[in-house]
Amino acid sequence: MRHPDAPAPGSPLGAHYRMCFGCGEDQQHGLHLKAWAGEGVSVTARFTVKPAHQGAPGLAHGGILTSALDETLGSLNWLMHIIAVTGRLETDFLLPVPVGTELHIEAWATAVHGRKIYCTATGRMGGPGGPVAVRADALFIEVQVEHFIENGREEEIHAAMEDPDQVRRARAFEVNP
Ligand SMILES: CCCCCCCC(=O)SCCNC(=O)CCNC(=O)[C@H](O)C(C)(C)COP(=O)(O)OP(=O)(O)OC[C@H]1O[C@@H](n2cnc3c(N)ncnc32)[C@H](O)[C@@H]1OP(=O)(O)O
Repeated sequence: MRHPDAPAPGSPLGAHYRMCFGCGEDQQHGLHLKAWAGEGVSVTARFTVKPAHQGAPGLAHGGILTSALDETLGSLNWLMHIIAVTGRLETDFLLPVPVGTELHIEAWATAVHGRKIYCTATGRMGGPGGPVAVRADALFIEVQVEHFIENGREEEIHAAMEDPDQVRRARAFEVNP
């Protein structure tokens, strides 16, 4: 269920953590993926494949494409106001994706059962109506904030918790502000 306080459809979601490999603006090695809330429990995202993301010459590394799908799927939890982590992620690679491609990703939740959130995503090349190059099915598992606090390296946990921005502090762990 979409949470009543979820951002309105069309709103940019912004980075949930500035050092996140998927969306963090201060993560120089990251994907710098941008995501927007969709209708219901759905999200759209965009990510441009850069030279640093190559696997074969001129082509995106499959793991990078999976990361972009994982990041977008993870954003669905923000719309439900649930803290969850990826338990399982299965990716189909349908087309090779050249460097320079803008990948248009759409992700949506399909079912929730207990702590398990089932979701799916597609990545299209060049535009929202472009050919599907990758798709993934995932299972996220709801966790408590302790999952991060007890397992993350202490220096990053402290830095995130000391962030004076309340929303940024909460979203670093995807906890409702
Ligand atoms: C905006 C945010 C963007 C973030 C995007 C990126 C998201 C990520 O990449 S998160 C990082 C990657 N993921 C992780 O590090 C998770 C590591 N794994 C773990 O910590 C644990 O295995 C965890 C928390 C997932 C599950 O452990 P635990 O809490 O003990 O749950 P557990 O009781 O074993 O399982 C709960 C249910 O999920 C099921 N389940 C757990 N893992 C899996 C799995 N891999 N496959 C299938 N089912 C699973 C169990 O069968 C169980 O089902 P049921 O309730 O029907 O019996």
